[in-house]
Amino acid sequence: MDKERLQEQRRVDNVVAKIKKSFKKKEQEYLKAHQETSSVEKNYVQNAKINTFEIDDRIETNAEVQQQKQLVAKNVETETILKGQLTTLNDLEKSPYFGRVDILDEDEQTPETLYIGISSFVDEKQNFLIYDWRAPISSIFYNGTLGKVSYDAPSGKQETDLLKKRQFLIQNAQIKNMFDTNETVGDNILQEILGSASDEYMKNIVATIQQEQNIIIRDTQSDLLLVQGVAGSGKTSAILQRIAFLLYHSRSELNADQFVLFSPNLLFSHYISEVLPSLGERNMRQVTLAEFFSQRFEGLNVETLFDSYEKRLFPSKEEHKYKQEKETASFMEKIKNYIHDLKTDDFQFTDIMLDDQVIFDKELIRATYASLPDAMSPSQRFFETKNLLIKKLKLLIAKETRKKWVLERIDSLNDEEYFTLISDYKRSRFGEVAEEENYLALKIVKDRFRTVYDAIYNNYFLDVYRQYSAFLMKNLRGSEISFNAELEIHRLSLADCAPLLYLRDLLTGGGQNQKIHHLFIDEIQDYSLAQLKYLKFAFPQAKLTLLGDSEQALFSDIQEPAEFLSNLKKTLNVKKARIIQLNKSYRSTSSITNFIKAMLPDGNKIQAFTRPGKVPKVLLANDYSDAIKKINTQIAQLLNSNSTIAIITNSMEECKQIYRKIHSIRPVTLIDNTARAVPQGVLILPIYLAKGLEFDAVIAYDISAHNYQNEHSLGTLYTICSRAMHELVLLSIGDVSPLIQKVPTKLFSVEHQVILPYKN
Ligand SMILES: Nc1ncnc2c1ncn2[C@@H]1O[C@H](COP(=O)(O)OP(=O)(O)OP(=O)(O)O)[C@@H](O)[C@H]1O
Repeated sequence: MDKERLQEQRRVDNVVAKIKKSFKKKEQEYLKAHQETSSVEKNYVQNAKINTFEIDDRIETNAEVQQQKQLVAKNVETETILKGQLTTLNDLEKSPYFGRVDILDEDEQTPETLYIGISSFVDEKQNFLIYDWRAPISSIFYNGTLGKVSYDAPSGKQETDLLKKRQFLIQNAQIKNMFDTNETVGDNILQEILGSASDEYMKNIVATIQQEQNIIIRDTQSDLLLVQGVAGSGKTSAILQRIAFLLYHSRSELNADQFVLFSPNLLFSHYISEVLPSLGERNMRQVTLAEFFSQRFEGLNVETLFDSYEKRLFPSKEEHKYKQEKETASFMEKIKNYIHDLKTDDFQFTDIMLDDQVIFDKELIRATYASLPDAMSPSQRFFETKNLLIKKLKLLIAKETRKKWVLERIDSLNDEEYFTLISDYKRSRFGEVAEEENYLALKIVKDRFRTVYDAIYNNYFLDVYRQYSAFLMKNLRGSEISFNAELEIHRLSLADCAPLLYLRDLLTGGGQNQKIHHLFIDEIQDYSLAQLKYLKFAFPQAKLTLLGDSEQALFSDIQEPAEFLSNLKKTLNVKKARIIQLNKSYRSTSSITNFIKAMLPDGNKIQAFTRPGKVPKVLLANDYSDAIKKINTQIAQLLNSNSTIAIITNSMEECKQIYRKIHSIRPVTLIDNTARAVPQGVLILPIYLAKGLEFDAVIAYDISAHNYQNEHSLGTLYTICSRAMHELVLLSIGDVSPLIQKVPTKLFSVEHQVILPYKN
C-alpha cells in the first residue's frame, strides 16, 4: 500500500473510531427514550382502562388520556429521530465518505481539506470530519475541475481554488479503491458500481453523481424542471437525490409529506423505496396515476394504464379517435369554456332523497342556484347553493323534531340507546325534562337526516356524470355513447378521468391540494397533456419536476422531444421553466446501448458509458414450442453469470403462456399488476410492469415482425431492450421485426440458420 493510501486509511480509522463512540452515546440516548416511551405507554393503557364505566367520569378520563396520548406521540417522535441518527451513524461507520476536496480560499495561506459523505459528522469540538454531500461547498466535488471554481452559498456565490479532488470506495471501513481525478467524477469507481448485479432495491448514486445530474439535483429556482433523458441516464436516480437535497435545504419549511411522486407502477414504488432512507431521509408520498384517480371516483372501476395498454392492442378506430381527442390540452380548455358558458337550465341537478322520499327536488336546487348573482363564478355559486341547502336542511330538521314519530322514538329508547345518544353530555346540565327531550329529539332527527347532509356536503345534488355526458354530446358527439355504457357497468375509461375531474372541480370548487410543494412525475411520456394539465390544477402550489424519455412511449407514438417540450410548456403555463437533457446511458453495457441506439431514428444522441459486454443475441425460433425450448436453454446459460433474468413480453397473455410452459421446469415468478416486489431469479412480466426497472439479463420475447410491425411499436421495443444491464437476448418467432432489421449486423449475433433480409 503506498504512503498516501496508508495515511488516508489512518484517517478513516480515526474517523470511524469517533463515529463508533458517537454511536454508543446515541444508543444510550435511544434506549433511555425507548424506556420512557414504554413507561408512558403503560400508564396510558392503565388510564384508558379505568373510570370509563361511570359516565360522569368519562370526560376527565378522556382529557387525561388525550394528554398521555400526546406524550406518547412526542416520545415516539424523539425515538424515531434517534433511530434515524443511529442508522446513519451505522452506515457512516462502514463507509464514512467517498470524496475529498482540497481548496484554497483567496485570503488564506494554507489549503483546507474537506471530506464528503452521505451525512455530516462533527467531533466533540465541532470540527467537521465529514461534510454532507448536500452542503453548498460539496457541489464542487461534483461540478468542478481543478482550478478556480465557484459554488452557491447562502451568502451568495463563493469562489475558491480547487487543488485536489480524490474519490474513495470504502467498504467495511477499508479503502478498496482511491484515486485523484481532474474530471468531475471519474469513471473508475463508476465502472465498478455499474458492473455489479441488480438488486431488489435501487441504490443511491451519491458517490458518483455526474455533472449534468448534479444540475437537476441542486436546482432550486425552476417552477418547472423538465428532464428529458435517454433510457438508463439516471433520471429516477437524480430526482430521488433531488428530493433528499431539497429536504436538506428547506428542513425548517418542508417535510417529506409535502412531496408527491407519481410513479409508473407499484413495483417501481417498492424498487425505489430504499433510496431516501439510505440517505437518512423519510420517503415522500408515492402514488400511481391509477391510484390517484381511483381514490377520486369511489365506487367506480377506473381503467388503468395497463388495462388501456392491453386494450390498445385491439382498439376500434372510432374509440381511438375519441381517446386521442380527450387526451389533448385543448379538450380541457373546452371543459373550461363549457362551464363558463353553462346556463342554469343546463345544470344536471338531481333530487336529494331520503329512502323513497324527495327531500329537495332538483327544481328547487336549480331555483336556489339561479337566485344567486350571475357575477359569481360557477364554483362560488355552487358553494353558496350548498350553504343555502344546508340552511334549509337545518330548518327542516328543527321542524321535524316536533313530529310525533320523534317523541315515540324517545319513549321507546332503552338504556343503552339512551346513553349512546346522550354520549358524554352531562345529564345534570339539563334544567328541565323538556330540555333533555329537545336535545334527544334533535339528535334523533339529525341522525335520520345524516345521509341528506352528506349528500349536500359531497355535492351529490349535481350528477357530474350526466353533466360530462352532456358536455361530450356537445363537444365530441358520439363519444358519450361508450362513456354512458361503461358507466352503466360502473367503469370509467382512463381518458375520461382528467376531463371529468376537471369539470367536477371547476363546477364544485374542490379537488385542489394547496399543501404539496413539489410534484414529481416519472415516465412523463405516458401522461397525456390533459392529465398533466389536471395535475397542475390539482396541486396549484407545487413546483414541478417532470422526467421522461419521449422515445420510451408505450401508450402512444413516439413524439419528437422538441415538440413534446413545447406542448408541455404551453399547456402548463409556467414562468420559470428549465429543460435538461441527459444523453449518457449508464445502465447497460456499451454493446447493449450501441444496439439500442441503432434502432432509434435519432439514436446518435445517446452516448454509451464505456462498460464492455457481450453483444446482444438474436434467436430465431421456428414456432412457439421451439421458442419455449430456446428460452429454457437461454435461461440455463444466463443463470451462470446473472442473478436476475427477466423475460419481457408485450402483453400479459404472452406472459401467462410462457409461464404455463416453463414453471414446471424451473422456479420462475410471473409478475402481474398485483405484485409489489421483484424477487431475484427468473421473472416473466409484461413491459408496462417493467417500466423504470432493470435486470441483469433480459430476454425480449417474440420480437417478430408480427409483434412489432412498424415504428408505432418502437417505443415498446426500445423500452424492453433498455431494461438489460449486462446481457440482452432477443427471441423472434418467425421473421424478426423490421425495427431490428435496420440494426447493423455487427452490433448483434444471430443464432439460427434462417437467412435474415439484412440491409447492411
Ligand atoms: N451517477 C451515477 N452513478 C452511479 N450509477 C448511476 C448514475 N447514474 C445512473 N446510474 C445507474 O444507472 C441505472 C439507471 O438509472 P435510472 O434508473 O435512474 O435511469 P432512468 O433514466 O430513470 O432510466 P429509465 O428511463 O430507462 O427507466 C441505475 O442502475 C443507476 O443506479
